Amino acid sequence: MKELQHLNKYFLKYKFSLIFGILITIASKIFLLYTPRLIRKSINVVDEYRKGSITDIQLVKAELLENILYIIGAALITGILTFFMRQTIINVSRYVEYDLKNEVYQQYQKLSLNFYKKNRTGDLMNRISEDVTKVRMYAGPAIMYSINTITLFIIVISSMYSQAPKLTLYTLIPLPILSIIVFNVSKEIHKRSTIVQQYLSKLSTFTQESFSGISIIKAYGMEPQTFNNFDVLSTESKEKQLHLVKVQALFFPTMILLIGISNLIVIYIGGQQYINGEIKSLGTIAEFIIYVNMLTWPVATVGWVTSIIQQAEASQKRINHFLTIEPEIQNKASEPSKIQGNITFKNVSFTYDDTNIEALKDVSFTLNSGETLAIIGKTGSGKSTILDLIGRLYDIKSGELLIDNTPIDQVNLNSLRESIGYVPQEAFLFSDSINNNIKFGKEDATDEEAIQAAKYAQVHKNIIGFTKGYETVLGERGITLSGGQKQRVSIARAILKDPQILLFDDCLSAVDTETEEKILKSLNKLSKGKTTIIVSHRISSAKNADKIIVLDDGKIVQEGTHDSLTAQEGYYKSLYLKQLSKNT
Ligand SMILES: Nc1ncnc2c1ncn2[C@@H]1O[C@H](COP(=O)(O)OP(=O)(O)OP(=O)(O)O)[C@@H](O)[C@H]1O
Repeated sequence: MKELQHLNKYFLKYKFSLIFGILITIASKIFLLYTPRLIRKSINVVDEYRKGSITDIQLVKAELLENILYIIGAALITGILTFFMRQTIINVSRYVEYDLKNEVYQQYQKLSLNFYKKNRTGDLMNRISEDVTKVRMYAGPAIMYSINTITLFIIVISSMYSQAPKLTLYTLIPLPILSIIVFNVSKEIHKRSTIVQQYLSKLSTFTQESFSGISIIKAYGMEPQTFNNFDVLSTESKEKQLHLVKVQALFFPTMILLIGISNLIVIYIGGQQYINGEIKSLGTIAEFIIYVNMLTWPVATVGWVTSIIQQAEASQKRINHFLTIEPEIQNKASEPSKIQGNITFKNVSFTYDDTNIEALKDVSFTLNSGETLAIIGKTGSGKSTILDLIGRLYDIKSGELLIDNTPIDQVNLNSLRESIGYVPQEAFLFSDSINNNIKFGKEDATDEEAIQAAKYAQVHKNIIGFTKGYETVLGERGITLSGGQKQRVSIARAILKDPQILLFDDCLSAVDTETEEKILKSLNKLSKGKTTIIVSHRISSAKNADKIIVLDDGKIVQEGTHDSLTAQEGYYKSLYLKQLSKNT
């Protein structure tokens, strides 16, 4: 229960609903008890009439009618109270589920990229969905059924004991056995359903991947093999399901058997006691049979609830593990910073923790606000890493990275990220309209502003060519757009944000040189006064920059302007000549 203490703050938050729910539960159980009592009284009055102690049939009828009305009344009140019991306690569990999901999601957002590399997406999803659902079962049903059982036990057993103590003891004997059986069956059900869940998630991952890669599957004619793999997986999944159903099927017969045994005990022992005169009225036996049936479900829930609590504890432990992780990237400056856009790298070296690859080695350069820097270099030379460090997706351990002459970790993180417009190498578009995708970084922008940004990014004409124009909804990962169109929508998104620092990571690679030229022209105009970094493999994207650096294996090997770099031997000049000869 240690892990579940995390939920206490939520129980405290919803204490009034919870207390109200508990009071209602107790009240509903009190009303529930009226029925067996009234049934006892009814049977007794009929028995008295049969024995001749009461001779007036009208008196019997009146008593029976009165009892029936009371039974209906008690049932109605119990029904209404049960409705409110669920409305309060189960609602509280839904609120707790909502709060916990939000808490986990917020924590996810604070965690760094390293965290996402170390944990699989499926695992992250499970904690926010399945684990939270299991915890909800503790916050709602487990608490509700526990209160239910405790209340019912106290009321019913004291009522039974006051009437026939010996019969009460005999009647209760099978109930703990029932509880133990239910506990073990629930545990087994849980074990088997976890395996079923694992297979379901394997199946969904497999199908999701094959739908995403459908064009590759078709192009390589791999449909039969893919189907075979699917068939193997789904056959295994079916077998696990059948394995689960077998033990689930045991649950109710076991319960019915044990209720039957309890009923037999009541009839047998109760009958003997009635004959011996230990029990005064026949109605008591009927009343006990109702009690036994009333107690069966709550007793069964003791086993069930124990298993729910165990599962919730395990789930909360997994959730707590994530919640207690300290985000690697901490915002140390609480006051917002005004970002001018001066960027300085001083002897920065950077090694990725997981791969141990030293992506940057002693990199130094200065970029003043309003200047444009182009970074050229072979693949894997560390170009994207420079951009990631400027966005503070990772913290550096060696050297200094200054933004407006302040160490980057002393700059307010939100201000820094708000002042950056980043266009990644692989454009990521959400399954939403093109309009909303462009407005992603500036949700309050007008449609006209979005259109203007699309015009600058040279994608407006493509968009208005779609039947639904800007309202065209993009499929999963924007599959309805071509690579070049995706890149340009992504550029429009950064332009619309109108940030102080623009970072373009090889984002014109899928665009033809003519369109590239037009986009660069617009960017030239738009980036006046803004600090811009363009990472590229093409000289055409770099040539107009104020500064150009050439990276090789994490080191700056050349530095200068287009003119100075074409005037000296080196990677830049050879790339320039190669690309020049290709274009002519
Ligand atoms: N997230 C990461 N985790 C671990 N290693 C990484 C990560 N990103 C990049 N690397 C490694 O760091 C080195 C530099 O990568 P980077 O992406 O900065 O190069 P790049 O010059 O942008 O390459 P490209 O032109 O292919 O995009 C590479 O060897 C790469 O494998």
